[in-house]
Amino acid sequence: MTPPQVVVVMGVSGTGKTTVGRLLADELAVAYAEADSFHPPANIAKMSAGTPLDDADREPWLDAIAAWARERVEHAGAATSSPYGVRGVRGVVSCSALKRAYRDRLRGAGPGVFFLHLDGPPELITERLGGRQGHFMPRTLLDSQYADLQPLQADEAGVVLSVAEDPESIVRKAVTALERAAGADNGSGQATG
Ligand SMILES: Nc1ncnc2c1ncn2[C@@H]1O[C@H](COP(=O)(O)OP(=O)(O)OP(=O)(O)O)[C@@H](O)[C@H]1O
Ligand SMILES: O=C(O)[C@H](O)[C@@H](O)[C@H](O)[C@H](O)CO
Repeated sequence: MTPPQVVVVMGVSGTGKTTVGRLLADELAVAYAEADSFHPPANIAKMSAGTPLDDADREPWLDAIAAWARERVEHAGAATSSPYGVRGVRGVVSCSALKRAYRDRLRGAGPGVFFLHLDGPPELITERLGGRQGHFMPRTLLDSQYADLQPLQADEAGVVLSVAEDPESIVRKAVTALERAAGADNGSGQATG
């Protein structure tokens, strides 16, 4: 199994993809990207108006993110200064990646795409979204996010992490899972956090 090279922090809106993704990228001293920066204005306008995106809206967006990920790996400089055993990681991107077909598109970036699925119950995520100010994504779209969500499967390189703890604790578990995957000898790349 290829050690993790690009980490995708996935999950429904409000699970903390941006919060955890930024912290993790800082901890690993690698590049960070927020998937929303790859949306065309039409997608942002659609969500802001309370309409869920569909597959056609998301496919070019996912391809742009995959291109970013491929660039990280293909033009990787010297190993990062990360103090952890995850020196192969070259970037972190926060992206909902709700469906397996979406993750397949992102895996097109190369063999080392590793998913951190931030998982939490709707009532907790609703509460988190209620505390967030000034973001375009309406809470009313949370149901559609769960409806589209196809949880990470056991054959997909990645780990499912509960969001019922503080961001720093989640990042520590993510680093442990990445180190395990980097040294995985069972070929599955699966870790449990
Ligand atoms: N582990 C956590 N514990 C408590 N609050 C959190 C945690 N993670 C994120 N938050 C808070 O929850 C809200 C949503 O977090 P964030 O914007 O990172 O989620 P997201 O998954 O990126 O959302 P979206 O997909 O809509 O961009 C924010 O107000 C953030 O400060
Ligand atoms: O796939 C989608 O439905 C969208 O990309 C959402 O994930 C939003 O981008 C995000 O929740 C807002 O930041």
